[in-house]
This record gives sequence, structure tokens and C-alpha cells, in this order.
Amino acid sequence: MGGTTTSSADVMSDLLRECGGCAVIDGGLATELERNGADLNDPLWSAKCLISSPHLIRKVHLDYLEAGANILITASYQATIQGFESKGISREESENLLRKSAEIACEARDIFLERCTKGCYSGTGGAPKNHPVLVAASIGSYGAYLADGSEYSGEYGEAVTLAILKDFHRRRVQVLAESGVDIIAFETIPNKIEAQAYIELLEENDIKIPAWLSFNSKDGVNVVSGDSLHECALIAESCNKVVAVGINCTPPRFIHGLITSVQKVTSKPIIIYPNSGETYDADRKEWVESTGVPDEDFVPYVSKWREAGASLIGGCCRTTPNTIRAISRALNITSAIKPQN
Ligand SMILES: C[S+](C)CC[C@H](N)C(=O)O
Ligand SMILES: N[C@@H](CCS)C(=O)O
Ligand SMILES: [Zn+2]
Repeated sequence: MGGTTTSSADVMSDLLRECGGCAVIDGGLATELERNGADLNDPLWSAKCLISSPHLIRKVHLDYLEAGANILITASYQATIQGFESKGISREESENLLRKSAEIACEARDIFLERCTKGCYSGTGGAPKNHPVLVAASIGSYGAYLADGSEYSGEYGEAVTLAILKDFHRRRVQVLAESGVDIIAFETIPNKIEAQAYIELLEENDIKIPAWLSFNSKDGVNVVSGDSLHECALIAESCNKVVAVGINCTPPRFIHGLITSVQKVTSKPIIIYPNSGETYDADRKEWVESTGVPDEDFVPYVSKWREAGASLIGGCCRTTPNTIRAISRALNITSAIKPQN
């Protein structure tokens, strides 16, 4: 982590201590790539940029660091060996693309920390002299690989067993765990079986870095498949290698209640990174305004989420560096840098 010598088990507690008890996660990566001009209408979604525009990924990572993020999540959400192979990419090159997602994020961190050391940000809102940064390797679900929005239903069918999910994820987890990142981010987990697959892989493959498990919900009670959030969080709780548990890519209006539910089950840090409250249209690969319940800017609520027990807070799809800058300020974390203009 940021040049310090830390044992892997302590990575999260050290980060939280250095940040004064609450750390800032970055915002939506894919949707920010789109705002910067990337076309993600592809089965690889954001992972397409690992091939076509790595410079854009690096730029977005840097934008999030400058906005105050303490955790960068890599562009590997929809980067799978199986997805790359179906594009005719060799196994070896597919694994290299996974490593590349980690390299880009680590490179952005190095550039940022060097700029901090050189005082490049002085006079623009304060140089963050000690701004800890972790790199988290994103592992999106099997549903993400399907590229049809299945991570918002969690319905994989009976044929997709625990063993199949473990086989699907095993090599990617191994490659990313050895790619130089600090932590694995199992994110947008839609069901219990996939959470179980992840913790079994962590244990059985002697994974040397810690992980977080983050679920998504569309009713504020259960995870999107209808599986009990309580049971999902218990799975995370049962694994020593899991150092945080929580909720991502979920409408802001559900977050407070979900923190309360997760808190009943875990003593681990709670991680929260909601989306904007819009709905994903998987056919058009576009976000559309939700009808019915408005989800206005959620930043005014982050202090309440902190009080309710969340200690890692950021944004998911359709949130931007401005969202993260505002979260950083709301949490009174002073290292966010003012925009140049
Ligand atoms: C988190 S969703 C918006 C990711 C994209 C989806 N797996 C798709 O490929 O359409
Ligand atoms: N880390 C991913 C999550 C998608 S739900 C992203 O921000 O694009
Ligand atoms: Zn998301």
C-alpha cells in the first residue's frame, strides 16, 4: 500500500487507521470511461478499454485519486479469460490483460503519489502529504460475463452449480491476486452461491491478499436474486480473508437500511458504494432514469451512512469524480484536490 510495508491481513485496518476511521472508494469506472468518450457497447464492456484505450483507464483512475479516493478499483470487472477467449484472444494474452488492469491502476497510484511528493497539488486545495491508496482488483460476477445484465437478477439457472462458478472464477482470481494489487474486490454479487464460490476459492487456492465481498440489492432487503442479505453477509463473515463486506451498485435510497442489516451480522468494516439510482437497460447497454422513486444526489446522506456504521464509502455506476470529491469533503477527509478550473 502506497510504499508502506504492511502484512496483507492488516491492509484494511491500516488504511482505515491512516484515514481516521473512514476511507473513500472511487466512483463508477466504466461509466466514467464512457463520459470520457469510450464506447462500451461490447460483451467485454469496460474490459474492452484494456485493449483499446488503457490511457483512458489511467486518466480516470487519476481523476478519482485527485478527487480524494483512497481505493482504486481496477478495470477488470468484466475482464474474464472466457470473455477474452471468445474474442479470439489467446489464454496467455487474456491473463496478460488481467495483469494489465492491475498495472494501470498501480501506475496511476505511482504517478499520483509522486505528484503529491513533488507538491504538484499545492495551492489547488492542499497537497495531500499522506494520502494512502489501495488498489483493489475488481472481480465482477458470472452474470457480468454473460453481458446481459444478469448481475441484476442473479438468475443463472440450475445448471450453474457451485462447482461451475468456482471453475469459472478460479484462474482469474489467482492471476489478479498475484498481479501486485492490495486486495480483491468481489463486487456486484447477486446471489448466495457466488459468494460461497468466492470464499471457497480464497481458502482453497491459498490466496495471499485479502478481499471484500460486496452485494447488490434492488429492494433494500435482499440481494437482487432474492437470496437473504443476512445469509450472504454471514458467508462473508465466515471467511478470515474477507476484510470488508457491504453493498454496491444499488440505489442510494436503500443504503441506510442495508447498512443496518449487514451490521447485524458482521464485525468487519462495512463498505458502501451505491450507483446513481438509475436503471441499467442491458439490451441497449445504457442507463435510464428510474420511474417512480427519485434518487437525488446522495452525498448529503453519506455522513448518516457513516454514523450508521459504514467505514468505506464511494460510488458505483454513474457516479463521477465530482461525486467522490463531495463524499471526501462530507466525510471531512481533507486530501481531495480542488479542480484546476
Ligand atoms: C454493472 S452492469 C452495468 C455491467 C454491464 C453488463 N454486465 C453488460 O455487459 O451489459
Ligand atoms: N467497478 C465497476 C463496477 C460495475 S457495477 C465499475 O465501476 O465499472
Ligand atoms: Zn455499478
